[in-house]
Amino acid sequence: MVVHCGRHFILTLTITQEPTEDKDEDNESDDKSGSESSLPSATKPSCPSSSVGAQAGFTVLSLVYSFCASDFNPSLRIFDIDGHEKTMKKAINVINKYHDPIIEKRVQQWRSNGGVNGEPEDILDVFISLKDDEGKPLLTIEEIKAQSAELIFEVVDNPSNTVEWAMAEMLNQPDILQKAIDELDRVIGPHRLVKESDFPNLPYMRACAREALRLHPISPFNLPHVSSIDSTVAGFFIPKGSQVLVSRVGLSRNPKVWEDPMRFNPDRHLNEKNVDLAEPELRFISFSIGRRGCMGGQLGTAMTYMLLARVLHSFTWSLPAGEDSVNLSEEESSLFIAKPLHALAKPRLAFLEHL
Ligand code: HEM
Repeated sequence: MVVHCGRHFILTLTITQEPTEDKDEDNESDDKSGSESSLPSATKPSCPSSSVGAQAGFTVLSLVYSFCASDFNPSLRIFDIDGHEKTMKKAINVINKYHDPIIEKRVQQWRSNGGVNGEPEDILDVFISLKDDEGKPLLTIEEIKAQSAELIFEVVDNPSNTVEWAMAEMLNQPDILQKAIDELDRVIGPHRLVKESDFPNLPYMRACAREALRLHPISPFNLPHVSSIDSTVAGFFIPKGSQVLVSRVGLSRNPKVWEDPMRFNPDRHLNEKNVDLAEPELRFISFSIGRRGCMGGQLGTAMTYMLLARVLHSFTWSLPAGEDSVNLSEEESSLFIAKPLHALAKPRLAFLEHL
């Protein structure tokens, strides 16, 4: 069974000891993909179950983080030299095709009830029901659509990328893997699954997640920002209106800040006051800070911890036959792991065996 999470296959769960063959599933996905062939193949996740809409989302994400000449010289934009604008518009149209009817139907439901549709049950209800000071809808339907799409782009990849890298690094360092499993066994035991309330008691698991996020951020740079006033940072003058790109790897792999920075070493975080994914001192960028910082830090942290803790606690992990280590190379054009992680998982909690 192949479990997809984010952009890559993250786990090959082999319930028997034999590795499963995912070739057929890959083919199946190609068959199902239909119109996705219009998207650049380099941006397609190798995922059997991903929909055309999800693939368009990954296209958008890859372009957000990629180098684009007109970001640096806006007068070039009309030429669309790298073709990004065209590809982006195409991908956004695909996404809108899936999202718009859902959003429009929900707005219609709220409006047909005179603006009252009971208690908001999800984030879409919240967007629709927000009111300004005069009691009118705060967001237009176009703004709701944009907010909904942005939320999906922001959420989709960070936790899975972090956990995929954490697992890859830990499989290459069995002592670390074992230490995390020992902690989980000590705190949770064999008779139940990890719960959110366990996180405070799992500092080593949290340190593993934090270390993966430090060493393997999802993108080399933070999202572009524009300086709203003249400012001076570390002696460098940044005029108002400059586009500012902060290097995530420049911070997180800086040998002046991190000893032996390229080594995956969760222990380095155990002396922190609180081992967490958030990094308010910006020694690396996890959620960034300030007005444009991530609004989903707590949820993203919980998603990451839960995913990592449960895969570690619920399964015994090993490498596929014939492999003695995970290839930790990054993709040439991004920081994703170049060869999606495949590992074998054998259920280890007896009470789950009937599932
Ligand atoms: C481990 C998980 C996550 C990580 C590492 C992460 C990281 C980030 C980073 C680095 C930024 C850019 C901040 C900046 O531009 O300075 C960001 C922005 C954002 N994130 Fe997250 N994020 C995660 C999960 C989430 C979740 C779960 C949500 C929503 C529920 C979310 C919603 C957003 C939004 C809406 C923005 C844009 C904020 C803005 O531009 O004003 N993120 N995130």
